[in-house]
Amino acid sequence: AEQADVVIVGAGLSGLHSAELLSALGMRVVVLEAGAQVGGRVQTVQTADGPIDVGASQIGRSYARVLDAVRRHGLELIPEDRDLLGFGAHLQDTWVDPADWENNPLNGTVGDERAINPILMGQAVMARHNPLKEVDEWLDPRFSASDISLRQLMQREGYSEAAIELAAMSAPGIGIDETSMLRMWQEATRGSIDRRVESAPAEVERDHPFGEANDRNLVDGLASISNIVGGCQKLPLAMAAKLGDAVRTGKRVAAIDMNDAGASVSCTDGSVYKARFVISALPFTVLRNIAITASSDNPLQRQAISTMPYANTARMYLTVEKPFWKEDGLPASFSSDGPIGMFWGIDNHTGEGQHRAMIVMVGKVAQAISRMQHEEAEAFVQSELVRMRPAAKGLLRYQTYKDWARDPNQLGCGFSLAPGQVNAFARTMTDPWQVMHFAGEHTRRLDFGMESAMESGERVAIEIGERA
Ligand SMILES: Cc1cc2nc3c(=O)[nH]c(=O)nc-3n(C[C@H](O)[C@H](O)[C@H](O)COP(=O)(O)OP(=O)(O)OC[C@H]3O[C@@H](n4cnc5c(N)ncnc54)[C@H](O)[C@@H]3O)c2cc1C
Repeated sequence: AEQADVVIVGAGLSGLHSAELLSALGMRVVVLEAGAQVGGRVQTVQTADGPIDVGASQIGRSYARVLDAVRRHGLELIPEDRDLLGFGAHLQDTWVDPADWENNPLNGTVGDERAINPILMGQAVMARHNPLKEVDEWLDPRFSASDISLRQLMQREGYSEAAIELAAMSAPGIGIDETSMLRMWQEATRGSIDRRVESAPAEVERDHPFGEANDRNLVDGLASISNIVGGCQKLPLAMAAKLGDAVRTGKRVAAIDMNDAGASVSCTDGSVYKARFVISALPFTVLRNIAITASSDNPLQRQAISTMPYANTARMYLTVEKPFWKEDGLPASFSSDGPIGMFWGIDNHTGEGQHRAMIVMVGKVAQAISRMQHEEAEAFVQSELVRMRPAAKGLLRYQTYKDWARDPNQLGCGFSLAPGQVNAFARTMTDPWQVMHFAGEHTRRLDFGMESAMESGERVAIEIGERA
């Protein structure tokens, strides 16, 4: 068996960042990555129309660690150019004008609910009742009574059934029943910090619940959202290149055996690595398939690993040869309660000619699509879009498609915490289990997105640095 001070399992941003920091402390690290490439949920696909980020791409202005790593590795940033074109709604197989929703006969909501844009219902309710002011308060036992679902919150606050139904359609990806409000508010509260940075407007007026847009407001040369020139995966690739032969790709970990003195990590190819410490930088969807044996058991940690739910996102990336929305007069982008979810038309800033677009499937829509084989899913979403908008026929050129639940190294796109799980284990689930430490975006305390992966990599490096 090869010997190291620390074996890190998973070469996403969290694993790579912990490796960078522990190496800087003089420790011998080995990073084991199941995939052929590093990066995990930061993945850039080369297409006929250039690189497309099928995972993370948006870097917020307050992503201190990500921005620092981008600079350290000599990468170049550009302001986000994925501005979404105006959103409409397609509900009960009918096109709906959100501006006149209040008077629409399909609107079954009551009182002041009637004026809420139907595709923003989930978002609006979440924002209205968010009691958190600071980014760490989601873990504060003072808020433990809010460890409930969005449906339970809406029932408690007296919303109509029709409003609850709309929220189920527009709840931001992770479901009206499946996710604790504390998990949702953690992200919302962290997001509001970004908007407080210097001259950024306090609240950006938006007509859609996803895809935060660049506000075109530069602060210290930085847009509110930036992208990496050439694709976001350049960052993990540069981090891994610097770590040299410490990073091993094609190494699928199958078993971790540990006691208080060290751990032995075995891969499916028969190779074994022994170390004083081990870091799991894996989503729990895949960690739960790894056999963990320990001289001292940790039932609460096992519960977290085996039960934490994950949401899915599936996206189809398209080139639109001509803006068909000019022909049918409907909004370029839309949210629907139908089987393809959302269509995002991306502004090319001329209004004419080719545009990029995405079909974005989240929540129940993504679950249904994930049950299909790749080609079947592709054909289905394209034909469904043309059924809804015949003017799009012949104008959609397929670029690439990614369904994160079908990626065997991910089995989902992002963690969730079910109602009751913040109180059950979220406060302590990042504590080390014997010599195993836990990194990954799902072990965040304060941050979100890529920055939370970096935050967790930093935390485990400090934990191990203090113990070594
Ligand atoms: C569609 C999508 C869009 C996103 N957009 C943004 C965005 O715009 N901005 C933003 O900030 N964040 C975004 N995110 C979130 C961001 O990508 C993640 O928070 C972050 O990349 C997670 O990093 P991680 O290290 O925690 O995990 P991962 O990136 O999941 O890394 C885990 C690694 O473990 C490896 N692995 C799995 N099983 C094994 C095994 N048995 N043995 C060894 N290795 C294994 C995997 O291959 C992977 O490389 C997005 C995510 C998705 C899915």
